[in-house]
Amino acid sequence: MIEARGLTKEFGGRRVVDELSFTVEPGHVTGFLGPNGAGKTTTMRMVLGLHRPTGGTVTVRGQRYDGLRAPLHEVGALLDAKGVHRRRTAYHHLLAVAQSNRIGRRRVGQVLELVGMADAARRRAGAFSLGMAQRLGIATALLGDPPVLMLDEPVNGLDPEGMLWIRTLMRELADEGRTVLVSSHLLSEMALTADRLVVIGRGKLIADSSTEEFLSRRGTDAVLVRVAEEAAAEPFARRLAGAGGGVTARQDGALLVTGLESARVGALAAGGGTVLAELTPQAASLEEAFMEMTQEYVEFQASGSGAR
Ligand SMILES: Nc1ncnc2c1ncn2[C@@H]1O[C@H](COP(=O)(O)OP(=O)(O)OP(=O)(O)O)[C@@H](O)[C@H]1O
Repeated sequence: MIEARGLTKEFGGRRVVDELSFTVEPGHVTGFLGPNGAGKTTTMRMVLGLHRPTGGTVTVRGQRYDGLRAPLHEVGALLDAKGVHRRRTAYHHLLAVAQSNRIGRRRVGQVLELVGMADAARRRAGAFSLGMAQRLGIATALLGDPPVLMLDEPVNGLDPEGMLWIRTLMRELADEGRTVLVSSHLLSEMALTADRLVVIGRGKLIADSSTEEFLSRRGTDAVLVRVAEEAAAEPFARRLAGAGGGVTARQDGALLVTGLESARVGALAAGGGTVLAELTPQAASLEEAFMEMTQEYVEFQASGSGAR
C-alpha cells in the first residue's frame, strides 16, 4: 500500500505537488493520471525518497522510504528506462543491482525470463530499443520480488505488442496481490489498464476512484443539430434552451446541444414545426472528457486563488 497525506513539493517557491492525499491499495492496478507536468514523476520520486517533500508525508506499507530496511524488497520502480549504464549488458546491469542489495544470481536469470529477455541478456543496454529498455527497467524493479511496484509512463513509445505485454504483466502482478501504481498522461491507455485511478491536475487531486466510476462522470455527450432554414435557427435555439438544453451556436450555423437526448431534440423540432437537416449525437471521446475535467479544474483554480 502507498499512502500520501497532504503531500506537497515546491521547487524554488513554485508548488508542483499540492497537498495530495490518496491511497494505492494492493491487488489493483492503479493508474496515476494527469496531463504533462501535473506532478506525477515528482510524486513518485517522493515515494522513493528521491525528493524530500516540502510538506506532508508519503509511506510505503506504513513506512517512509528512508525507514525501509530492505527497500528493493519493499518497492520496485521504473522511473527512467534509459537511465542505465549503456556499456553494461542487461545481465551485468541486473547483477550489479542484485549484488548491491544482497540478491542472489539466480534471481537475475528469473527476472530476465519473466520479462522475456533471456535471449538478450548478453547485449549491451546502450543498444536497446525503448521497448527493450523498458523491459530491462521492469526486470530491475522486480529483482527484489517487491509487493509494491511503481512504473512511470511504462508504455510511452512502445509498439502495440509491447503495450499489451506491459498491461498483461501489470494485471498479473496485481492479481498476485501486489500494489501496482502506473502513471500515464493518456486516459485511453489507463481505461484499458487500470481498475482504479488517482487523477491529478497541476499537482492537485482531481479524483481518486474506480476507473468505472471516473468514466461514468465523463463529459456530457452533446447533440449536433442543423436546421434546414437559417432563419429557424435562433427560435429553435431558444426553444431548446427553454427545455433545459445548453445551446452553443457554431460558426457554420449548426447548434451544439448539451443536456438533452437526441430523441428529445428531434421531438422539440417536430413539435415546433422546425425542419432539421441534421441531428447527430456526439459522444465525447475519453481524452476530451479527461481534458475537460482537468481544464475545468485548472480554470477553477485560476479564478479561485487569484493570480497563479
Ligand atoms: N527538479 C526540479 N526542479 C524544478 N522544477 C521541477 C523539477 N522536477 C520537476 N519540475 C517541474 O515540476 C512540474 C511537474 O513535473 P513532473 O515531471 O512531476 O510532472 P509529470 O506529471 O510527471 O509530467 P510529465 O509526464 O511531463 O513528466 C513541471 O512543471 C516540472 O517542470
